[in-house]
Amino acid sequence: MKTTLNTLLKMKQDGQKIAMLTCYDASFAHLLDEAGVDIFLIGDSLGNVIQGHTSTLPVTMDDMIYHTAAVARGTQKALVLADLPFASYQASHAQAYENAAKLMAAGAEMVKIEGGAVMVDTVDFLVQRGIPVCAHIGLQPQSVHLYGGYKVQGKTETEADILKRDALALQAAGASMVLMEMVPASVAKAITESLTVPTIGIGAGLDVDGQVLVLYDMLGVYPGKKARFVKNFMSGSVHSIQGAVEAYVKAVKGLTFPTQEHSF
Ligand SMILES: Nc1nc(=O)c2c([nH]1)NC[C@@H]1CN(c3ccc(C(=O)N[C@@H](CCC(=O)O)C(=O)O)cc3)CN21
Ligand SMILES: CC(C)C(=O)C(=O)O
Ligand SMILES: [Mg+2]
Repeated sequence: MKTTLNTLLKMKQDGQKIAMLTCYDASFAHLLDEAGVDIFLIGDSLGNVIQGHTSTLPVTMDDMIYHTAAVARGTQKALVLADLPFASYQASHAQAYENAAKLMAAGAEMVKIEGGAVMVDTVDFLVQRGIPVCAHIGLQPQSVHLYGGYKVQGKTETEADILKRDALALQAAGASMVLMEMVPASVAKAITESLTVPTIGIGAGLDVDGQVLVLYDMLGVYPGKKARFVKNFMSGSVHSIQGAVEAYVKAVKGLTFPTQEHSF
């Protein structure tokens, strides 16, 4: 059966964890669907893992449309979520709408935008016009040059309070999901408990409603530096990609991933 927003909401209410992975093409979409992955993220991390850039900033709308269309063609069950890339939504509400609409026309069922309080009005604008939005808070890789590196966010009490307030405001504006990247597990837990919409974590501990990893990280094929939150599932007794993805889904659903060594 096709995964919808209602499926995800029910999973949160039932305490069933959501397994999400990035996906960039039709063949992997088919494989991940068979393995039971609930959400496919066409992430702008494709800038790193597909294109070989050192950040996500060079990724264009045309790149995102191309990969979103490919994934959508290979998907039967999972919900298809696509990142709006750098500089495709920050300039104005009209810019955000036009580019979100292009991803939806390519086959996305929800779009993801990076930003906290500053994106509340944009979320409202898109949702009012029928486009489901996932808000990405905590570490926002499109802002790497502002942070001066990929660092844990929300470590001080003041920063944690801002994160909590932002999450509530984004939900109030209509966000269907909140993704938290590299935030202390205790902060992600508090936010997850305060929201009715599902939360997805990457480097955000175990007490969120779902997990996401970059596909090429969890398969161990990405040659770059591995973040603390990455686990290679293509190891031990697993000798196939299908097996590794099934092990990931099982670990997320069974609460055996992430552990403390993957959390902050
Ligand atoms: N392959 C890949 N995996 C990702 O998770 C990912 C991308 N690419 N591209 C876009 C962003 C960039 N991300 C990153 C990149 C590096 C770190 C990293 O090096 N983290 C270190 C430093 C922690 C610190 O200084 O506090 C770590 O040990 O986790 C984290 C997230 C997450 N996203
Ligand atoms: C790491 C996830 C959350 C992402 O935004 C991406 O893959 O681009
Ligand atoms: Mg991204």
